[in-house]
Amino acid sequence: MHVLVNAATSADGKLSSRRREQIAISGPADFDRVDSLRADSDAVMVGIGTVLADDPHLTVNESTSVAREERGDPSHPARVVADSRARTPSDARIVDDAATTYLLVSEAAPTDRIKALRETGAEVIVAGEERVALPEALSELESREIERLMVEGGGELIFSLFEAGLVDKLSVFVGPLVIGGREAPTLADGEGFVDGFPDLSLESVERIDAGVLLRWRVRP
Ligand SMILES: NC(=O)C1=CN([C@@H]2O[C@H](COP(=O)(O)OP(=O)(O)OC[C@H]3O[C@@H](n4cnc5c(N)ncnc54)[C@H](OP(=O)(O)O)[C@@H]3O)[C@@H](O)[C@H]2O)C=CC1
Ligand SMILES: Nc1nc(O)c(N)c(N[C@@H]2O[C@H](COP(=O)(O)O)[C@@H](O)[C@H]2O)n1
Repeated sequence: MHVLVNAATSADGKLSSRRREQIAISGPADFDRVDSLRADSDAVMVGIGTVLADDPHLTVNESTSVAREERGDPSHPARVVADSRARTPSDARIVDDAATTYLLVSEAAPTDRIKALRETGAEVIVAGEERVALPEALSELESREIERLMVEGGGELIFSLFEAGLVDKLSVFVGPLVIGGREAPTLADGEGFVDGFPDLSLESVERIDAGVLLRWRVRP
């Protein structure tokens, strides 16, 4: 599986404010680029923190969806949520019928929540005891023919993917604003590294909208 992490940060590296409300950091051209990345992916993944904060849909635009259908792909990529305790609300946009949704949960997820989420039509995949075991969960996705996985965030999930050595590429749009706040989410949160920092190789730098797009490859 190929894993691409794509996110937008403020100039000071924040994904959002301390209120964890969605902030449009990208401009129109960058959002178009994100649409293309989604279109070229088999699935788009977020953590439950992002679902609860943003209620994202993670679909592609109408014209992009038509292009996917013309090449024989589903209208939209599948959606994936890392959600150890099955906290995804049953009325969340991510479990509507626009696209296939995989909910990655752990063995600690309450059975009534799993049942409720299965009733939305989502497929629940159990991996890990307390928290979603990402290597195992991604292998399960791969067995469902998900080869190109795009991860949009948030910072907790992105950190864990780096920690598990599962990220191949990282693209970050850095927008023209400062958000600040020690409690505001950053690109990679979690416990943080103290050594063994993931080693990146810069592939390109491009001006987009009023910001800059950095594309990195993760060295094995
Ligand atoms: N600017 C941008 O590009 C983006 C911004 N955002 C912003 O980011 C914020 C949300 O980020 P954040 O709070 O970090 O939440 P995340 O979306 O990263 O979700 C984190 C949660 O995922 C669950 N999870 C399950 N398994 C794992 C695992 N193995 N490793 C890590 N997490 C796991 C955990 O909850 P549990 O234990 O219950 O499973 C964890 O708390 C919002 O403010 C949102 O607006 C989000 C995406 C993109
Ligand atoms: N690339 C990017 N730029 C920003 O400025 C953003 N705020 C985000 N947020 C991500 O997009 C999700 C919303 O997707 P839908 O429009 O609902 O499909 C949001 O949840 C973040 O993951 N991304």
